[in-house]
Amino acid sequence: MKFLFIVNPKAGHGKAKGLVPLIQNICNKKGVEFKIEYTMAPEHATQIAKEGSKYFDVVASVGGDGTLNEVVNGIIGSEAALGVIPGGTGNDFARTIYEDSDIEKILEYIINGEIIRVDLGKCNDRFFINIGSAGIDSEIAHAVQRSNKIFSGKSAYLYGLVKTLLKYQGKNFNVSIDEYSFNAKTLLVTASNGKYYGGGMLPTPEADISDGLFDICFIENMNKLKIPFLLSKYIKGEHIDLREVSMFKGSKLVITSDEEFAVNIDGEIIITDRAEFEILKNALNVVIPRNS
Ligand SMILES: Nc1ncnc2c1ncn2[C@@H]1O[C@H](COP(=O)(O)OP(=O)(O)OP(=O)(O)O)[C@@H](O)[C@H]1O
Repeated sequence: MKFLFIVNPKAGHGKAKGLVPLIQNICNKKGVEFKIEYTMAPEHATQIAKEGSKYFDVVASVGGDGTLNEVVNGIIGSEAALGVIPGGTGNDFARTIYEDSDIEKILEYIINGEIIRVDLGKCNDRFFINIGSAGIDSEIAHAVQRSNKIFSGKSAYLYGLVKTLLKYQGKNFNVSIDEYSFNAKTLLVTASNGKYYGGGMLPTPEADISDGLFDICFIENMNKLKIPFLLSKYIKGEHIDLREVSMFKGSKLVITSDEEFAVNIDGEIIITDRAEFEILKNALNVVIPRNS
């Protein structure tokens, strides 16, 4: 087996880059053939992964969810298996597949692990492995991205968060889940393959990456004063019995609106008035820990 490690030197404020000596040590100790490549700019990981998937059996992302998404978009359609090494700040997909966050153990899993086929999500023309969503969470992420151009770090985050919370009135969405469709003022809706997003929040605790279905969490708009209570539950995956929350499973989710809205696809924001999410069953090989 030949391994390619794609390292984003910016991910996790340098955390991913810091893992390189450990990767080299473990690979040398195990006597496996490997190569390390660094990303030079956004989207570069997709290019490296696409080329690498022709020659390597395992193409591993060493970074956060953004790097992972780029690697997935590069290896899709090939036989190469994805390896996931959490080196970002959030690492939400890694939480779904590993019980352990010990990087040495994760590297051993990748070298000795089992390869299974997992589902992927597609939103319009973009593939994702973890979660797509629209509503207040995506509007906040979009506002933070824009305010990053004015402020930096935490102030950008707080500015984006507060501005969106004050302004948010609920989105008038038409939501179709397979054959079922409804109009609703929406707080948020997710199309989940993985369980976690946003740095460990648990919108869809029952999501399964190989059941051929999205877990869909729909939350209708609510009084703003209730949002902190909802959030305290949502973080832990304890929101599913609340009155405003409906959980579904489905293979297709279409969200349309008269106005453009933000869609978050594995942390990347697109702006559209129609988001078509589709599950692609068994679309990708992934290395997972043996016997899990
Ligand atoms: N050399 C580079 N210089 C600047 N940005 C890069 C470079 N290589 C990759 N990127 C970009 O860095 C972004 C952030 O990467 P990533 O999401 O993996 O890390 P993170 O934000 O620290 O972690 P997480 O998403 O898990 O919170 C990605 O969108 C990627 O396109």
